[in-house]
Amino acid sequence: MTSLLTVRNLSVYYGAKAQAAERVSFDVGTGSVVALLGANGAGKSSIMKAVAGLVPATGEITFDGEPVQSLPARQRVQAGIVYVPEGREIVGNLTVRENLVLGGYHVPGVARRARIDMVLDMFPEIANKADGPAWRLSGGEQQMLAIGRGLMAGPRLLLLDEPSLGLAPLLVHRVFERLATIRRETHLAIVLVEQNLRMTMRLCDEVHFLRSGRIVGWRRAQDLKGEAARQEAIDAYLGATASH
Ligand SMILES: Nc1ncnc2c1ncn2[C@@H]1O[C@H](COP(=O)(O)OP(=O)(O)OP(=O)(O)O)[C@@H](O)[C@H]1O
Repeated sequence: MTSLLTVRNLSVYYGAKAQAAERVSFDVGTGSVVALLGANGAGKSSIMKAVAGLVPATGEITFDGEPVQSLPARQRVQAGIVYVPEGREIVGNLTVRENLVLGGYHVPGVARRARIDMVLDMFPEIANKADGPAWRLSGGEQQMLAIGRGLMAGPRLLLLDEPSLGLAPLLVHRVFERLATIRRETHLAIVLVEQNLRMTMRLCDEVHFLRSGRIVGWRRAQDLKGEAARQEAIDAYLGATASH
């Protein structure tokens, strides 16, 4: 499989001292789903934000064969790297449709309308609320809108930060079901940050385990199918207190 994203020796700093990620390297193949798994504060969001160009970082980031580490975030979006933040961050006072327009602001009108239709087809839960204010959506629907807004930019790589955060189990299930459909239908590559290992396993091809800003282990998802194998990996890489 060809590599769409190559990250080499990525370090993320907040100020001179706080190092949120240290010499992290990983690849994401075209159409593949790679999960970053780790406890709170392990550096998962920082790595995704650094790939999206949203926080200062050193190291090499290559996307589709081109170095992107010197590009500002806006140009990375145009290249096809789209970050969907943790906590959803939709604009409550705008309608669902207007939130989608925001995600595709740089897309010409006709293509943008076609994409809105595509997103609403993909997420029927929000389609019949498209012209109402986004604050009326449930948590799971807001998450769907956030993912839909990310899709509006026409990404080739979606950086998804904890899509299950704050959702009841049934909604987590629905959001992951939709992600599986998107994956099947669009061949989009995804980097997924999650603490919910069981759901992550249903979607991803491989998992990188993170601890204190470093990648400490890597497994193929197919080798983590059984509960015992998952537990063994968690104990080995994340310590017994990690969530699964
Ligand atoms: N804007 C910031 N300024 C300073 N330090 C930060 C900032 N954002 C994150 N950090 C620190 O960087 C480290 C990694 O944080 P990060 O949010 O990347 O971890 P995470 O694995 O995504 O955690 P969580 O699962 O809780 O979201 C933490 O020590 C955190 O306190």
